[in-house]
Amino acid sequence: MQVLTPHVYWAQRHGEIYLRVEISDAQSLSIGVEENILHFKGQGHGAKGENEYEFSLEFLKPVKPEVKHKSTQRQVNITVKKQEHVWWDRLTKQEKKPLFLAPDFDRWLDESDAEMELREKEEKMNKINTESRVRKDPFLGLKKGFLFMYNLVQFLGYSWIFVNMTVRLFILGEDSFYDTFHTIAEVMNFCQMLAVMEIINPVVGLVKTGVMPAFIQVMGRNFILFVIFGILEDMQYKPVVFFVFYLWSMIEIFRYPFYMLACIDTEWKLLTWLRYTIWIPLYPLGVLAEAVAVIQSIPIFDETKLLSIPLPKAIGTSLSFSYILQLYLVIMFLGLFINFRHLFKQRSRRFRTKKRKAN
Ligand SMILES: CCCCCCCCCCCCC[C@@H](O)CC(=O)SCCNC(=O)CCNC(=O)[C@H](O)C(C)(C)COP(=O)(O)OP(=O)(O)OC[C@H]1O[C@@H](n2cnc3c(N)ncnc32)[C@H](O)[C@@H]1OP(=O)(O)O
Repeated sequence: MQVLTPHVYWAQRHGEIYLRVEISDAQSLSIGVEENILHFKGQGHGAKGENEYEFSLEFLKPVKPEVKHKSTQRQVNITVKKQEHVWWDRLTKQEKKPLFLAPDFDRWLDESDAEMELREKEEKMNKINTESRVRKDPFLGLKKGFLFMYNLVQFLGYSWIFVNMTVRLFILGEDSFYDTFHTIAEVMNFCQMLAVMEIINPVVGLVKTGVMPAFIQVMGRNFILFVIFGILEDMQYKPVVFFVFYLWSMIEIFRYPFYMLACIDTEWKLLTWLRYTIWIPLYPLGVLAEAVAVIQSIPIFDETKLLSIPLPKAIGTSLSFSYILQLYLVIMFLGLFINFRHLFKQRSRRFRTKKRKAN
């Protein structure tokens, strides 16, 4: 039996090559890619009647070795995946087009149309994913709405704190250090009491993150705010209050808008970068400022005996709270290590995911 060449029609997309081989009732098909060359062999009814047909094509650029093919009554459809999602100027390595090869005008798109088709496919996939997410969780809208409002309130609170402290710093200079607590504490107390929600959110599944980092963060801050500053009036006039409050607010004016955008599936690259980068200097500085506050409060707790722990008469009168504070200083730096590592992981995950999406 003569070995003949069939009519072959081709089209491309950014990621695939489509070939349509005009052989009807094809049998004994042998189709494969070796060293970037497609080899085709098969029996059937083609341009020269019932015969064995074969052809080879060396592709212009690297393709994946796996070949998908499907025979119908009238033809054999072959799909080959490109190694790189790029547009090719032609199909074959050789410049001169083989005589048996022609464009498949049923599937032919030029580069811009193919890009548009790709975008439409991606939008359709995103829509399906969003719909399936909503179908999976009918309360998703309510949860996102609640989180959005929570973040908005925190953003407004911390923005007020940051702007208020900045304006007072410019107007009063160092004098603003001494009455920061009495100017800011009400709003700070409100924001930090509300921040307890950030321990509950991961527990009830409102956000996908660890409970421990949030517990350390919120409880660590509230210990400083409500115990060290809140109970000791002598601490409320110290400049360390200014530095602690300012360092806390500097991250929150970026973190909460970042979360607000996340609630509406939106992202601003600069805000993401700020949210996952400025904590690097701010976190150690914040813990350092808090440690200074704890150390400054120790002699006051010794003197006032506030929160001292009464001891049985046999042992002595009472255990000064300053011993607890000395232990707390160690816990603070453990908490700093845990949360620093957690935030570093979050940062790497976020920027690694973005890099993967960009490729
Ligand atoms: C008396 C008891 C004492 C207990 C021990 C105390 C030890 C004390 C140790 C030190 C205390 C803390 C000191 C602290 O005050 C120092 C400072 O704050 S200094 C200023 C700088 N600070 C910071 O930068 C920290 C800011 N805070 C945080 O980043 C978070 O609180 C933290 C828990 C540390 C990390 O947040 P999270 O784990 O949530 O990571 P992500 O932000 O990446 O979020 C993960 C995903 O969840 C989504 N998410 C989270 N929250 C929300 C929200 N409110 N709304 C919507 N979405 C949210 C987020 O979008 C991420 O989603 P995805 O994974 O899809 O990207």
